[in-house]
Amino acid sequence: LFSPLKDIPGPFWTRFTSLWYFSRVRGGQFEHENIKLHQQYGPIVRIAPNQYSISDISAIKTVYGTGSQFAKSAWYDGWKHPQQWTIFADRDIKRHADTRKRFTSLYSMSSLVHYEPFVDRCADIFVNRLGDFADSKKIFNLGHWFQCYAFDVIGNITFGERFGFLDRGDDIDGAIEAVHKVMVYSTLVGVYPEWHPRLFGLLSKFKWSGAGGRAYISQFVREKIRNHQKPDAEAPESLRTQDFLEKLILAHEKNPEKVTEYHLFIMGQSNVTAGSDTTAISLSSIMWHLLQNPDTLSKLVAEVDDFTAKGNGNITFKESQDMPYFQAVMKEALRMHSATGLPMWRVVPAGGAQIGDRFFHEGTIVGANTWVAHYDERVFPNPRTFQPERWLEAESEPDKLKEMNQMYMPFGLGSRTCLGKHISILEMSKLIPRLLREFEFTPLRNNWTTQNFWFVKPMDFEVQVKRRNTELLE
Ligand code: HEM
Repeated sequence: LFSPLKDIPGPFWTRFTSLWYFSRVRGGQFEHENIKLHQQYGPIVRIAPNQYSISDISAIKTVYGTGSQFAKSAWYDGWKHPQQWTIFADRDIKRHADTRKRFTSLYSMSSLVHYEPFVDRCADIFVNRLGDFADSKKIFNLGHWFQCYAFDVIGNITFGERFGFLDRGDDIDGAIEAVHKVMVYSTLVGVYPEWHPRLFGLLSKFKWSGAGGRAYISQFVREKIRNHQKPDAEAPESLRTQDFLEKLILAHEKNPEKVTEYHLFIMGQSNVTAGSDTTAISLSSIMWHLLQNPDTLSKLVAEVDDFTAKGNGNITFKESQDMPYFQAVMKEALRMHSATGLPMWRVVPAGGAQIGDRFFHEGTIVGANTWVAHYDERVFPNPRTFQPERWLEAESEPDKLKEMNQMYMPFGLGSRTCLGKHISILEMSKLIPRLLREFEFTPLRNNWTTQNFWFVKPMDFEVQVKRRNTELLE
């Protein structure tokens, strides 16, 4: 009530309590509410006492830009075991930078060639499964199958073996459900982080709870590490590529103090929780927007067919970089529906900070929501229209493109930007052209239901699929 920031607007109850934010997040639609709040109240909105959602380019640059000293807020504590730390949730800027340095090369562009055969294998199985659905004319949830694909690719890249979701089509051992429960628990408990240690201790004993889901995933990752097999020396070259764990085990054997056993564990765990649903959601977003926009779909199919006609067969990652329309479609789909949908909360560092035209004292919590940035009409006119062309047209206007890129943040920003970005782009680039080349999809509805517990998950992306007549292309 006596804060120098008391004139910053926001819903009435946010002056007194975090309950308002808690109940809105619990509703599972906060990305839309957050956009509306900024439309109603302007570029800075109070969300809870001492907590503000921001939306301006300059404010975003101050908080997340290079060299920023804004650490992640206590909301992220809910994303880890109370006595442990992980790369995603680490609030210690120095330790985080140190951990990240050790692992960057595993996720780099140049490492992608090692992972491409793993992705190809999973794409083969995925295409076979869709072939079965085409033959049986079965209606199926494409979002669920993208989850199976993304989990299996991550299993393959990280541990050298698929989890087997694509083979079975169901949630083996409840791992997908466990990740979902972790999302709900962590998202909500993070609003009251001081409750986390007490609740976690109690709830982790129950498999049905989010804390139990985390305990389950930890156990799962530990087992994978314990049972990890070295790649078969007799196997064909393409299948002998080193997975993540293999690379880390070698680094650990070489220098056990630099790459500890705990590092092996957190990287395994981060890949499973941060890398599966996010990629599946983004794949759904691309297909959903294509199916809702037949003209765009036809244009992209023409580009894919053109590549196929040139005799390129399955498009390689490198080739996909030369498909400008496909690149623009991916970019626009991730703008329209980003995988994460809550503000990425940070703490104002010692001494306070000037953000936009306001001074925020040390300890204030501020954050930008990707969805708010991506639906800012000053930067993205007609933000609700799926328009890949906006990215291509902006190429002739460098200032405009620069501004769009500054507001584009599906993979986060700055020092905490997504480590797995290249891997996920690899997964999407390999699968989407293949699907469009081989199948025609009919969606069952033109509105889908989503649920936002940090990840904005589509719940009912049901489709029917038909094999395309590709004879003319051969
Ligand atoms: C399209 C797919 C993906 C999207 C949209 C996405 C999005 C994000 C975002 C927004 C963040 C930053 C969150 C924040 O600041 O709070 C992040 C961080 C992270 N992501 Fe991703 N991600 C994707 C795929 C992946 C994959 C495939 C992996 C692993 C193989 C991965 C691993 C990570 C890790 C480890 C972090 C934490 C980085 C750090 O704090 O230094 N992500 N991701």
